[in-house]
Amino acid sequence: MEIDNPTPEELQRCHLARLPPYTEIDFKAFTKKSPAFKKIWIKCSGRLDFQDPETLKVLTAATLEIDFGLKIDLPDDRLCPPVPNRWNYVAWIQALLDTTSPTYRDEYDPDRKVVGLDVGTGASAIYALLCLRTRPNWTMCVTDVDKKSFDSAARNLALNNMLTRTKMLQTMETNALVPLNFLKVDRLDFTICNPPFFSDEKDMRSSIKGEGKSWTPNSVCTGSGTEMVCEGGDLGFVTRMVEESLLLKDKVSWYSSMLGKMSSAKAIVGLLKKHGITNWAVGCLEPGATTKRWVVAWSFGDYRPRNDIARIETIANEYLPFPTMYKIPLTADQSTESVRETINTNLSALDLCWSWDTSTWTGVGVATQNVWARAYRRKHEKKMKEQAATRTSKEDSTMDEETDVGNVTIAFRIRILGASLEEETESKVLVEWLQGTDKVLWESLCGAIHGYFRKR
Ligand SMILES: C[S@@+](CC[C@H](N)C(=O)[O-])C[C@H]1O[C@@H](n2cnc3c(N)ncnc32)[C@H](O)[C@@H]1O
Repeated sequence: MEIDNPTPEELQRCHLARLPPYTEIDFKAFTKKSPAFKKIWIKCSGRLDFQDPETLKVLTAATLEIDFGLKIDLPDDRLCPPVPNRWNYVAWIQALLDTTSPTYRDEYDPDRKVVGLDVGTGASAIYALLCLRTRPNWTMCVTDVDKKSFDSAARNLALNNMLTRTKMLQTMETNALVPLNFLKVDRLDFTICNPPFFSDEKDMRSSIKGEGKSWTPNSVCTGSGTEMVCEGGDLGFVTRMVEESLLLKDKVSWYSSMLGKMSSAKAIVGLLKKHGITNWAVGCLEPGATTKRWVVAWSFGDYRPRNDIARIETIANEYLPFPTMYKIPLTADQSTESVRETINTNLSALDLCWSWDTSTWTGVGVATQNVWARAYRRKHEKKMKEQAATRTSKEDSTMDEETDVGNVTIAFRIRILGASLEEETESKVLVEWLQGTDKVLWESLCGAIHGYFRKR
């Protein structure tokens, strides 16, 4: 069979779907790719004036064009979104979804259809543009209360041929923030939102001037009152979203929002915990030297996000969800081959669905209950022996060996790291929690797997 080489478009698509978050922007490289940016760069002798609205506009347009192939046209009196901050939020959401997929994949699945909602899309429709451009199988819903922003968002989506993949709704302050009925959608995979941060105009003006801070904000804010102010500020807005989510529950797989301050992120996590929500994720957006922002996402489902997505180190443990990763260090005398053998022998003997991928040194297990408990194992071994004794035909044997995993109580992945020569890491076993609600069961599983490697 002849395999076609990928076209430049296919390569570009593949590259965009896996773009990492920004750590910095190489402005010098931009001057070679954008004449408009080069003009500004020369004018300011290489010291960009982030307090100048025109500079911000040109920088945003150049970043979108160069890094994403997107066009943008913004009114002067509406927010000009800094791309690194917005992209890092989108990249975080993508990782959250990629690591909580029903297929237990830990990476982008180009065939997965995803529907998102951008609450308060703004004049740029920035989140919708970035999501749709980088993930061809995604579609978006977008809302806004402000007519001028809404019309401008429509223009920007049209400019990038994305209107057919977007459902737009101009909404009202009094309407729901996640208006599934008005949007005429049954469910969503995620919501994304940069809420108005301030509770009144005075608060907004003093924050923009940097009053009460030991530093001045690094960029000018071109946002209007409607964009930046709402009752209760970001905390009030996201509290409303949490309250709505208590009614909508798993009609949305992941609710999320950006928050301006760590204290607001902590307050939202406190609220989630108060309502008994145990599946959440906290991230920090800090692309380069820009203002730090926080992101919180929560779910009523039982797919567990990868540990590095759900937990950041810069916030106290009480605000973080339960760890979803457990590391088992290996000693020098434990070869990765023998470790693989130990894992496969022990897990294949249990009454669970276990599959091992030789090429990636990774296995996935799915169980309906605590099948590693001693009492369960004894019962299972006895049953297996009885079945083997009465087995009469080959068909019987095939049926007996299948494990029914209709009700998934826990799913997990085991990875042996340091097994291949390319990996410059010490050998260790990583156990990851993929699905389930019972953290005691998860801890018990980690203990059982660790036990396979303890010297007796
Ligand atoms: C801070 S701006 C964010 C704009 C854009 N998403 C961005 O990140 O640059 C907040 C947006 O939310 C909109 N908004 C305010 N209240 C809203 C509500 N109740 N429902 C939908 N959008 C709302 C504002 O009009 C504004 O466009």
